[in-house]
Amino acid sequence: MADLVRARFKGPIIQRRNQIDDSTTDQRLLDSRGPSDWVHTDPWRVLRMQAELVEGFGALAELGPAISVFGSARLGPEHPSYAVAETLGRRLVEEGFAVITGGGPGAMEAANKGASEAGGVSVGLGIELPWESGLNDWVDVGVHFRYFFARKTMFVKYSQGFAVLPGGLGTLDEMFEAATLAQTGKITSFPIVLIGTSYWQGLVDWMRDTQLAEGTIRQDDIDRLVLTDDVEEAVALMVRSREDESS
Ligand SMILES: CC(C)=CCNc1ncnc2c1ncn2[C@@H]1O[C@H](COP(=O)(O)O)[C@@H](O)[C@H]1O
Repeated sequence: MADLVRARFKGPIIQRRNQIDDSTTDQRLLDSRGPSDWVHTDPWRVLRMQAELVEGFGALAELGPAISVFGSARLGPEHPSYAVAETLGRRLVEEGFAVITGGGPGAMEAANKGASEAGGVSVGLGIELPWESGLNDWVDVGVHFRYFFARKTMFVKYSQGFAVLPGGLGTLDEMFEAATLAQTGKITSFPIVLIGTSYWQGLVDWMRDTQLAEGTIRQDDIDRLVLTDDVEEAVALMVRSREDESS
């Protein structure tokens, strides 16, 4: 029989002879203050991404029916769409929806204010940006994200429809993400309502006159976008979609 060979078990791994490493994983974790550049490596980032998804799912899993409201971070209370967003937030709550926004200023703040003042669930999914902006004061359930893609997953997963007020690149990004997910069948029964016809009509006209005319999209892709100036019409569409889903 061979001489007894010293062995060390490290989790599922066995080490022998000159492969034995005499420190334990715990020891290395607790003892060392070595270089810290590993926190900037991709494997570490993957864990942080996972953590964001886990935290987001944990915070929102029991939210109940919700609508995401998007719109400009830059249009404050002096702009007419602020009041529209506030009314929309309130009316959605009155119809039994939670309201989810990006948690920032402008239209997001207005929708959160309307929802919170109406006694509903006012959610803000904030994003870390190069400038500090934090969550607006009307967010009653807030989750702060490092990664846009993790945050965007939450908007889609935990709401039953998108209401889109006038906005810039961020708003377009969110609206077209939903439109693309609907086009590719990743989400179904998911109303996308553009509120503010004078603001949005030009975009929809361009989609029809250029994209549809050139054959890069289909008529269905345009028809999925509902344009209105009427908050009640937007809310009614969300309610109808929820009823269709539950029947
Ligand atoms: C004053 C300023 C620019 C603050 C930015 N602070 C923000 N905080 C949270 N979400 C944001 C912010 N800026 C953009 N977004 C995201 O992008 C959309 C608005 O971008 P935009 O203003 O349309 O392009 C929002 O629906 C939101 O989800």
